[in-house]
Amino acid sequence: MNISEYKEQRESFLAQEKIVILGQDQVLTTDEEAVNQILLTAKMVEMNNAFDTLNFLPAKNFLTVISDIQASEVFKFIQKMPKGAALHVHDTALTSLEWVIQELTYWPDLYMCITPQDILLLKFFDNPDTSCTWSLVSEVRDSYPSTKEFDDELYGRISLVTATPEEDYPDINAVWNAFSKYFIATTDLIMYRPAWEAYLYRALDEFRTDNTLYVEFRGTLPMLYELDGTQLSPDETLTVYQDTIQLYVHDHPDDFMGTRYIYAPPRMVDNTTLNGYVDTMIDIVGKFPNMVAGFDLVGQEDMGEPLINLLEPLLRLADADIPVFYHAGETNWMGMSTDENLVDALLLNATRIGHGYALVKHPKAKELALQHNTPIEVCPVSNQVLNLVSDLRNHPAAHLVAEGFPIVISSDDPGAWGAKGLSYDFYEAFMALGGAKADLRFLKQLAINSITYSSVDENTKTLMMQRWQEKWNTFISETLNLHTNNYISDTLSLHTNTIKEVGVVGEAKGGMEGVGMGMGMGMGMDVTNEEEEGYVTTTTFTPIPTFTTVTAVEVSPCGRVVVVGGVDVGGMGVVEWCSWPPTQQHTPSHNNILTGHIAHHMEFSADGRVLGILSLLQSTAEDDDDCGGGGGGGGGETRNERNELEKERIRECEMNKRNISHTTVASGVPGKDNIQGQLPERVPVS
Ligand SMILES: O=c1[nH]cnc2c1ncn2[C@@H]1O[C@H](CO)[C@@H](O)[C@H]1O
Repeated sequence: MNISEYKEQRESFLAQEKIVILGQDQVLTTDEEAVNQILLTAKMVEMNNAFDTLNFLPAKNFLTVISDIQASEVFKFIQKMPKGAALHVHDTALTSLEWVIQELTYWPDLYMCITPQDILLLKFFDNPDTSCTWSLVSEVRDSYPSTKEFDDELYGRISLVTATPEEDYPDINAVWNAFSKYFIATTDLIMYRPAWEAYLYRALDEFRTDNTLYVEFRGTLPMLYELDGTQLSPDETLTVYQDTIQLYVHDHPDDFMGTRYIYAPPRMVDNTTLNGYVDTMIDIVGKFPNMVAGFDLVGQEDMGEPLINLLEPLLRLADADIPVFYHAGETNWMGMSTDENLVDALLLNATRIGHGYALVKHPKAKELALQHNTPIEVCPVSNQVLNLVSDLRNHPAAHLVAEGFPIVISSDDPGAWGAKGLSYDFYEAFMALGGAKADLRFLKQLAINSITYSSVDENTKTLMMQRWQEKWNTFISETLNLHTNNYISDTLSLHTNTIKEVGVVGEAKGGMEGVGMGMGMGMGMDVTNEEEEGYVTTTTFTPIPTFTTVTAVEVSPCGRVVVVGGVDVGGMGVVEWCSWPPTQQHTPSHNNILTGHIAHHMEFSADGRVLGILSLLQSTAEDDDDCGGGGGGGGGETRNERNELEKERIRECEMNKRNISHTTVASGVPGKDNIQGQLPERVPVS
C-alpha cells in the first residue's frame, strides 16, 4: 500500500466515524455554516491554547473557573444561542444565589439562626418560634462593618462555591454534606409563599434571558407557608406554582413557553413512605395534568434505597401510567446495588433518565435505552462539582456523544454552584463532551433534543420547535451581523495600532502599473521611499481613518474572514480573509492577513455581499506565495541585512506575479480628496 492509498483509507475511516457523532447529520444552511466557522474559530483559539498550556477549563473544577468561563468567547456565543429547554433542574437551586441574597434576604421579617451543628437556617416569621435562637437578618446585617461583608459571608455559607474544592470536598459525601446545608438554608427561605412567587418568577426569567424557552423542574413539593406560619396544602402550593408560571408566560409570550413540574421526593425512604408519595403523585397529576409531568426520586443515590427495593409502590405508578423520570446511575459504583438503578429505571419505562452517568458500563441497558428512545439527562457541571468526575473530558457522556446517543444537557442545581441557566453546562458539553470537532451541529442537535424529549404534548412540541427555529434563525443572522460589526471595529483598532505605513506602488518595471498597500502588521515589512530596478515604492504614512468609505462588510465563505469593503485612498479595500476563492481546506484557526498586497477592487453582489476581489495580488502569511513579508525569523543576519533580504524576497515575489494585471488608481498624497485616476471597472465574478 502506498502513502496515498493509506491516506485514502484513513480518510474514509475517519469520515465514517465522524458521521455518527451527535448532531453530525444536521445539515447547515450557508449562514449557519458561516456562523459555524465563527464559532469554531473561537473554539479552536481556546482549544489550541489549552493544548499548549494545559489550562483547559472543563478539566478544572467548575467552582474555580466560573469567571474564566464567563470570559470565554465560546461561552458568550452559547449564552446567546437559543438552547431549547432545560429538562433537569431542581426547585431549590433554580435561581442564582446572588439574586436570592440580594433580593430575598433584604425582605423584612426574615430571621436567621445558626444551629449548634453550625447549620444556617433562614425563615420568615411574624413572630419567630422557639425552635432556634432567631435573629432578624436586617439587624445582623446592620451589625456588620458593611452590607457587602455580611452578604459575602452569607453567600459563602450557603453556596458550594469555593476556591479550594479538593480540600473542602475531598469525597462525594463531603460535597453532598455541604449540598444538604445549601438545601436546608434555602428551602425555608424560598418556601415563604411570596418569596417563592418572586423566586420562581425570577428563575424563569434567568432561564429565558439565558435563551431557554421552556423548563421542566423537579421538586420534593415542600409546602409553602405564610408569615404567620400557616402551611399551604399541596394543592394550594401547586396552584401558586401554576399561577406564577402562567403569569410569567403571560408577561413574556414571545420568549417563554412554559414550565412543567416533576414531583421528585427523596429516595431515602421505605415502601410505606413511598406509597404515600405515590398517592400524592396520582392525586396531583389528576388535578394539575397540564403542569405535573411525572415522578422521580432524588437525593444522593448511593445513600438512597435502590429502586429494586421499592418495587411495589413503583409498579403502582407504572400501572397508573404515570410518566417517570428517574434519577438513575448517578454513581461511580459499578456493580453495586445503586448502579443497577439504571436497569430498573429502564425496565420501569422511564421517559428520560436523570444523569444516567453509569450508562456506558451497561451495554444492554444502553441498547434498551436506544430501542425505547430514552434519552439521558446529562448535567456536566453537577457531575463534576458533586465529585463523580474531575476532568469533564473523561465524562462518560463523551462516549455517548461520539456514537450519537440521545442526550439532553441540563444544569441540575445552577444556583448552588454559582451558575445560571443552561449555558455553563452547554459550554462544558461543547468543549469537553464533544471534543475539538463538535461544532454548531452538535449544539443545534442538543437544542433540538431538548424539545424533542420534553414532556409536552405533540402539538405543543411542534409549536415549541417552530418558536425555537425562529429564534435560532434570528440568532444566526444576528451573529453574522454582529460578528461583522465587531470585526470592523476590531480590525480598525488593530490596524490603527499596527499599521505603520501604507505604501503606494507606482510605476513598475516593464510598464506594469499597480497600487499596493504595505501594512506593517508586525510582519517585518518596512517599506520606505526607494527606487530599485524600476520598482518604485512610494511610502506614505496613512492612518486607517483615511480609508474613506466602508461600503460593504462580509464574512467570507470560510466564515473566518471579514472583508471591509469599499475604497481607501488608493482605491483599495482593507482585506482580511482566509482565502477567496477558497482554494484549500482552511482550518478555523487559519488566520491569514493579507498585507502589502494589491487589492484593486472588490466585487459586490446586488444585495451587498462581497463576491470576490478583482485584480488581487494574493499572498498570505502562510502561503508559499506570500510576498507580504515573512515575519521575523532568520539566522545570524543583522536587522538591516534581514530587511534587505526581506525586501529582495518581496520584490522578487511581486515581480513573479506581474502576470496579474494592475491599474494605477491613485498616487500621491493619500487622502480622500486626493484620489487620482479612475477606479477600475467592475468585472462581474461568475
Ligand atoms: O444531582 C442530584 N441528584 C439527586 N438529587 C438531587 C440532585 N440535585 C438536587 N437533588 C435533590 O433535589 C432536591 C431538591 O429538589 C434536594 O433535596 C436534592 O437532594
